[in-house]
Amino acid sequence: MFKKEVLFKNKKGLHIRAAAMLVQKAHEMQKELDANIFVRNQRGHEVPATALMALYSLHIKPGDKITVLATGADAGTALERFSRLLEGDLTPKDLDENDKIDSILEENALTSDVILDSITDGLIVVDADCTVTVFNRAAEEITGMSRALAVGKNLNFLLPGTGIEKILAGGKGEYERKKVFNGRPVIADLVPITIDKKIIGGVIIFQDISRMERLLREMKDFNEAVARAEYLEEELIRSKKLDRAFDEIVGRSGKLLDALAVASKAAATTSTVLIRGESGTGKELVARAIHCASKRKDGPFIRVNCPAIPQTLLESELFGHEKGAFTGALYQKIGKFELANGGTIFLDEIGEMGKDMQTKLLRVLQEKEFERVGGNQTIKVDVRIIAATNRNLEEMVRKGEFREDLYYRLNVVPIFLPSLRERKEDIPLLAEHFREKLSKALGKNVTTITPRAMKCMMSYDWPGNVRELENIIERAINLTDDGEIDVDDLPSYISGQESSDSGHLINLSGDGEMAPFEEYEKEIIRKALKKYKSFNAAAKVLGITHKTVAAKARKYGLV
Ligand SMILES: Nc1ncnc2c1ncn2[C@@H]1O[C@H](COP(=O)(O)OP(=O)(O)OP(=O)(O)O)[C@@H](O)[C@H]1O
Repeated sequence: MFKKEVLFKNKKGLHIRAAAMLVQKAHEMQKELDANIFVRNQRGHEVPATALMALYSLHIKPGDKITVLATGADAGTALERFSRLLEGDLTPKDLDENDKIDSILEENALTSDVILDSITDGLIVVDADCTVTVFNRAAEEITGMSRALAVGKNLNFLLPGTGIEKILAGGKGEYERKKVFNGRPVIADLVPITIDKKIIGGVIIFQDISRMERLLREMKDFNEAVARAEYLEEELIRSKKLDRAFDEIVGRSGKLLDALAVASKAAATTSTVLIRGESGTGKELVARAIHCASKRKDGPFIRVNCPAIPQTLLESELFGHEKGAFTGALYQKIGKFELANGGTIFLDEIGEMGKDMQTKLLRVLQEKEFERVGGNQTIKVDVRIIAATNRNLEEMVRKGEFREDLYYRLNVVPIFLPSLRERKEDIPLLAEHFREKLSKALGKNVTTITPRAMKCMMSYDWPGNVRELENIIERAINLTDDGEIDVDDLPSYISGQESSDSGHLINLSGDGEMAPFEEYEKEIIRKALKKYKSFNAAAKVLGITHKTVAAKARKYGLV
């Protein structure tokens, strides 16, 4: 490495044309002498002699001592020649030299334009007066303004709100500031350009963030949608977390859990509930659970089985009567509504209630008050009403058999309990539940239900629903003597096996043991309907009215 100190004499300092001339000469010498030349200013900044902007930015002034350095094959000659050049007046000798300087400058300008335009960030350069000197292609795209329009204009008029004037005045840069340029959101760095601590201009480098903002907005929408979905899922799980009062209700099928979720929610309110479902699906069980899960749990739960009470007595049963209100009314009687005060009244099989009573019930629902039969004192009660039916109330309303206004008053929270054949997956759970519960209650140690027996139960349709299943398990526990329930312990219509005494009604249980009366009754009605096809024909043979046949058939879920 060769090194030499020279005195820079050019009166105008190292201006851009002088620098271009040095660059052009350095190129020639390097080529000819196979060397590399460098220039170092007084402050120790060293740059290649062929880099125009770098050389220019050394800001060499007249009288500055500068160092020339050279390496390569003929570094000594290169050093000597270049040093002499620097000490000279740096003016072009002829037109040819002038042309070469021009082309260096043009080439350099073109190169910087190409570089600036290939940057994807917007770039605006202003001078100390805030006049735009550079406006690259990305700046054109982001601001929607053309370079031709921008260059030479004051940036504060062109793009108000950039904040560049503060930078020009204060000299401190600002970084990653969110701004709006001509309606477009951008993130901008504002940097002053200083030479010898003097601000000679400023640069704004900025990126369009409208796409990012849109993505963020979409993300936010998406996140909100996810949050909403999570919330709903949580709600669903929460709603399926039932009060302990529902523990007694066995079953995991979706349909049952959905019904219980509604019931559980209804328990938290005082709304009237209407439980729908075939006979034996657990309507009373659910009504009790709603009561027990409600704030009224310490109050009474009063059940009224509407069809079991003759219609003539139902009014006094519900509302009570005064002494002497009718023949046989020897004492004052408190009705079920009064008894249920502060608690819940469960009106089972409401579809069987006569129209007169429906009207009276409607008044209680509307006004929460009534009079005892034969009395004139108005009694106010605070009673929550839960009604249940296995009848098609809508059809009854259409036929004029059930008051429409009462229907709407009752149907505030409808709960539909599925039949057992709609939730067959619950049969094993229920069967095991009843085996355990009933064998304990009956003092028998029945520990298993054989897979064969379970299979038979799974294939049966259970018209009498859970109640029928419960009865069948009870019966089987009574029949078995080896601690397990097998197909032989099931009735033949479930096991598919003809019992040895088939044809003899009394031997339903197959071993001469008697069964509960209702089972005989159900079997008789089932057989009669199967054989005679109509209520009338069956009733004639059985010697009872067709109404009774119809009522029993409904009771046992045979229609
Ligand atoms: N999911 C269940 N889990 C456990 N036991 C049940 C279930 N469903 C019903 N039961 C039992 O089945 C029997 C019949 O239930 P419940 O009396 O509540 O039915 P229901 O629908 O009110 O019948 P009906 O319409 O004939 O009055 C009861 O012994 C009840 O305990």
